[in-house]
Amino acid sequence: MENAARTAPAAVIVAIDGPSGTGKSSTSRAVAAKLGLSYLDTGAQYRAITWWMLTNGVDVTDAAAVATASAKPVIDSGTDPSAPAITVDGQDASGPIRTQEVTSRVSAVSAVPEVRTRITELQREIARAAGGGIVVEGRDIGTTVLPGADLKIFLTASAEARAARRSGETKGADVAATKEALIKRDAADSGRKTSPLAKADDAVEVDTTDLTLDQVIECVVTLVEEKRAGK
Ligand SMILES: Nc1ncnc2c1ncn2[C@@H]1O[C@H](COP(=O)(O)OP(=O)(O)O)[C@@H](O)[C@H]1O
Ligand SMILES: Nc1ccn([C@H]2C[C@H](O)[C@@H](COP(=O)(O)OP(=O)(O)O)O2)c(=O)n1
Repeated sequence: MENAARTAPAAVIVAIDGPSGTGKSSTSRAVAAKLGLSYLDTGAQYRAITWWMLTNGVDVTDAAAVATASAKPVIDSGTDPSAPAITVDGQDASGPIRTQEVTSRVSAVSAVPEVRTRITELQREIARAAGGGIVVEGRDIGTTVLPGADLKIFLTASAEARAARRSGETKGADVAATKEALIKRDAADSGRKTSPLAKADDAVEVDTTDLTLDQVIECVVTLVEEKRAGK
């Protein structure tokens, strides 16, 4: 027993924030898988609530209507980094939440304070329940959701690199239009009143513009291991 206590790695909470296309999801999933941690994609939760609003006839430009409806959908997130999953009212939402329509509406819905309160509670519950530690990625994890996280990382990259990465995911995508849409979404996410996209004062900033994904993963794994070793 004494031995197990000495050798078992401490549960660690890692917050990874940053704008779209900086590599949050890919990095977080890989780091969690390598280190045996749980994983939570909080952007997927905001996308899921947005998708529910759109499919249930809620006018997403009407903040009061969004606030009133915000308690209704039942959102369930998986935390296995090798099989990310999300359901809304029991229905698999992993495909529909990635559509262009959801992407273009998600910033408006996620700016509504009642939506943030609801989703933040869900996120804290999931982090509390993850006994072995968790990597949580989003926009306000280090500043608002889990300000006591053991390690906070803020990923950045140039708008050009981010647009090139995002367009690489879609055949025939227009890089200039993708870049414009990214910049618009960053501005909305950084400019909202309630818990905007921001770097926590104690976060480690990693500029991924000239790094490969493997280099970013290695860098974050090293930071987590150092934290666990008490360095
Ligand atoms: N350092 C990197 N270099 C090149 N491509 C990357 C890098 N990091 C991520 N990508 C790719 O960029 C795209 C967006 O990455 P993703 O992890 O979804 O970013 P985010 O979650 O920050 O929006 C994915 O196709 C991913 O494979
Ligand atoms: N913690 C979070 C995570 C995402 N959001 C909002 C703002 C983002 O534009 C959307 C979508 O986030 P997501 O991480 O899926 O976006 P990308 O895949 O990086 O483009 O959700 C948020 O407000 N707070």
